[in-house]
Amino acid sequence: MNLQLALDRLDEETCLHLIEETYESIDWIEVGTGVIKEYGMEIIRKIRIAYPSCTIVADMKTCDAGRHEAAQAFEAGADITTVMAFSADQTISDTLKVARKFSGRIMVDLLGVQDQLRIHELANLGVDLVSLHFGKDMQEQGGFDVSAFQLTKDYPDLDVAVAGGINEDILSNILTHQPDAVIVGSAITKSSNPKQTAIRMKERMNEYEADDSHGVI
Ligand SMILES: O=C([C@H](O)CO)[C@H](O)[C@H](O)COP(=O)(O)O
Repeated sequence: MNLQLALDRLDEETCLHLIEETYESIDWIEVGTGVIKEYGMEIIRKIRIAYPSCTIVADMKTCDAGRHEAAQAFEAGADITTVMAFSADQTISDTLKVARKFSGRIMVDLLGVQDQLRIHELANLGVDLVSLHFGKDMQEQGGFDVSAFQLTKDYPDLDVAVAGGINEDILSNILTHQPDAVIVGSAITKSSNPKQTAIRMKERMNEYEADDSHGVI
């Protein structure tokens, strides 16, 4: 199970500082959409040079011109780039093709998806990684609802990441659904001690995985 640190609404210096602080606890570094809009592909290149062996997720949130945007992210050094689930099937297929060329992966962001039919279609297109995403603005009306896992439960071959206001209080609840990646932004980046928060969250994930009393779901 991977802990993905989402770097959102931060300046470059803070992003680099937070990576340095949390590097030993996080598995995947997400360069957030707003950060990419601010600094472009350059910040992905910088992180790649500074951390040659880390997994970088470019949260491009691509919804059109998929071939071009996926290539931009991979050429800059990303290992994974995100594409919105509502994109045309052609966009999804094009990005998957580019990902194969770069030996990268596409994470399809399920923001707004409520119908399992779309999951079925995505799986048929060859998607193997999705994110259940409770959006930042939606968080003003409530917290992440674990019933979201219903959407992907019939697709055991899909790797599932989960995002949206995940913090230490709800982590245990999230873990019972055994996601492949837990995406955490503000709970770490806005913490008074990001390093310790990341350490505690990763420890909880490791403990959950090491405890084999819960079966595979
Ligand atoms: O994708 C995200 C959001 O849409 C802002 O771009 C965040 O990375 C994701 O929601 C995780 O951040 P937190 O909700 O702050 O944990």
